[in-house]
Amino acid sequence: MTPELMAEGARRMAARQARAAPGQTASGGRGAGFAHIARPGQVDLSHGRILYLEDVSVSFDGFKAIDHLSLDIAPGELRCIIGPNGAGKTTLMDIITGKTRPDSGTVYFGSTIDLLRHSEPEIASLGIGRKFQKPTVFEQLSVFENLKLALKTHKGVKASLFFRLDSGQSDRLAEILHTIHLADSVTRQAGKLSHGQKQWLEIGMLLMQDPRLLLLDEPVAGMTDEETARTAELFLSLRGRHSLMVVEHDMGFIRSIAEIVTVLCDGAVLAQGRLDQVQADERVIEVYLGR
Ligand SMILES: Nc1ncnc2c1ncn2[C@@H]1O[C@H](COP(=O)(O)OP(=O)(O)OP(=O)(O)O)[C@@H](O)[C@H]1O
Repeated sequence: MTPELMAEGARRMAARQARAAPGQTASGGRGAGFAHIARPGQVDLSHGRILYLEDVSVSFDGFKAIDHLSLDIAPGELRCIIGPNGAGKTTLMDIITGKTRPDSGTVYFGSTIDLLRHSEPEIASLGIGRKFQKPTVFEQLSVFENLKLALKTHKGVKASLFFRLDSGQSDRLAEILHTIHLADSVTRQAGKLSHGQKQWLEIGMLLMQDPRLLLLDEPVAGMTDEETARTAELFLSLRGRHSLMVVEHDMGFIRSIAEIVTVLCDGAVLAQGRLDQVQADERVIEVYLGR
């Protein structure tokens, strides 16, 4: 980040914090921690943002899929992103994860990591995990084996399956099994799980890598009502330790987890705020929620 950009970001942040309620950023997340010195490889949260996009645009064959989009997310925040088909929600996630390079704009992870300088695998190892809509677990392997494989061991698949977990790794795996509601299914073959359980297992695999930020694309599509309710519980339990960005069309689900909701339309932020605020916004009703 250039000194000018840093100074401008800090100035805007201070102004926003002065306006926001104590302990909250304008985006509704937790306040900034000051006097924090980031170590190499550590995400610097000293400006109270884990993710920061400014004036980002990308066009595909002349069509502006993302149009001067600015957005920031606070550490530990659970942000919901909604909007009509083609609004640019997936493209936004593609930009954050390095799959798509924007034509212009700024994308930072914390205050110091310029994501536009990193490749897709580097961004994943920096601590940004992404869950696509369709579950992708190893169907032939057990729940336990899937989670074990997800550890960052730098071993091949076979070696990863047979190495012994140390006590820290075992504790972590046990904790995640509990978190994802699969503690009773440790030895079950992943292919035999229900659709919702597979989704939870994949989220568990991401959690094994302890990501700072999780991007979740339509996580409850195809789930039963009960699975959807348990997924809401799961996400609420993850916020705080992780930051989450959830793209979803299921408004019942959004209602059960929403803190701050961002409405995207035509590649830009149309509205942002508490769910009741955006639901009452005439522009949002017009383009997305209907009358
Ligand atoms: N690689 C691409 N090439 C051309 N056009 C693209 C590409 N990726 C996205 N688009 C277009 O950009 C726009 C935004 O697409 P995007 O998939 O991000 O929307 P979305 O909000 O995720 O929609 P949905 O809710 O249907 O998933 C769409 O009009 C889409 O057709």
